Parts: sequence; C-alpha cells; structure tokens
Amino acid sequence: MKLQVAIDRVDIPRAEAIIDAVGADADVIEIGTSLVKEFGMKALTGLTERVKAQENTAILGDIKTCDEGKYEFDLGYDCGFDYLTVMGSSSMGTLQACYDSAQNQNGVMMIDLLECDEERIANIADFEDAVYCLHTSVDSGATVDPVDQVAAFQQRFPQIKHIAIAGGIKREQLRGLAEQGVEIAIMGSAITKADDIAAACKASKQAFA
Ligand SMILES: O=C([C@H](O)CO)[C@H](O)[C@H](O)COP(=O)(O)O
Repeated sequence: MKLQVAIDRVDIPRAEAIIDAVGADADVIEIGTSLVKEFGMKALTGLTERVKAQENTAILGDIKTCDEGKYEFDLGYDCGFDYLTVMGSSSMGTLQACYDSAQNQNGVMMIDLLECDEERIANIADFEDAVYCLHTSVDSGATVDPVDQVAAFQQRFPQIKHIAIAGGIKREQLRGLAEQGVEIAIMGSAITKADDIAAACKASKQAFA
C-alpha cells in the first residue's frame, strides 16, 4: 500500500516545509484542493518540482475536475503532477477526456467517489487503469469504519482493482486497510497537523510495513 500525504489550507512556504518533513516516507504527496484554489495550478509548479527532486515520491494534484476534462488534465500534467483527480459525478464525456489525457501523458486518473451511489459507481467502473477513491466528506460528519467501507466496496465491485481511501483516516486504521488490499491510503490532518510532522509520517508508514 502507498501512503499519500494530503497538504491543505497552508501557504506555499508551509507546504514546502511539509514536503521536506515527510520526505521519502510519503509515497505520494497531494497538493490539496485548497492550495489549487488559492494559488492556481501554474503557481504550484515549484512544489511539483520539489517533490520530483525526491526519488520515488509521486505528486497528486487534487484538482477535483468536474468539467473541461481535457483542458484541466492536460494543464495538470504539464505542471508536473503524476496523479490528478476528477469527480465521479462528472459526465461520462469528462471522465473519458480525463482518462484519455492521463493515458496520453503517462499520468494516472484518480476518480473521487464523494457522494457517488452504487448505481453511479457501476456506470463508471470500467476505467481499468484509474484509481477509485472512496472519499468521506469531512463536512458530512459521517463516521464510517474505512476497513468495513473498503470490504463492502470490494464485494460490490470486484472488477475495480485500484482503490484509494480518504477522509479523516487515522494511523491505527492503516494496517487493516493494507491487509484489505487498498492501493493508496490518504492522510491529511492526522499527519500535517501533528506537532512533529516527520515523526507522524514515519510512524504512519511503519504502521503497515
Ligand atoms: O480531499 C480532501 C478534502 O476534500 C479537502 O480537500 C482531503 O485531502 C482528504 O480528506 C484528506 O484529508 P484529511 O481528511 O484531513 O485526512
């Protein structure tokens, strides 16, 4: 399983400090939606270059595309991101355009399943190389057990092989998620709000090693 560290609601110098602190213990570093909105993708190229300077760490732009798929994904890959996100509620045209962009630019499309019901997921389950992200909205106040959530999803959608999970994930849940075959566990606040970010990330990585 890969550990993805999500960076949100900070300025660029703070994001740089978090990137340096988590270092190689993060398999993927996420530049969160809040940074994309506050600064814009082109202004974040310094961060993508900073991550790429670390060997073996990929960078995800949580751009949450919902329309204009080709334009936004082409731009994101040009800015140096390896993974980009598109909302599962987007039109099939948008999802296909994002997928084509990812395939053409050797990138990865992550589909954010926020608020997607089973019927919707069944309709969009055929993007073989995409990562499907089970995402619980922090605003929803929902407290679902992520391991149970993944198990139910795998039972319902056995054809989906690449699964990520996000939304309030805690260190003690990581081992169960890894054992369940999750490809990417996404942690934001539990690492980036810790007093010692480097230690929190290292301990998270070791929690499922
Ligand atoms: O995607 C996210 C959220 O929608 C805010 O943009 C977060 O990156 C994701 O929820 C991970 O952060 P935590 O919930 O703080 O672990």
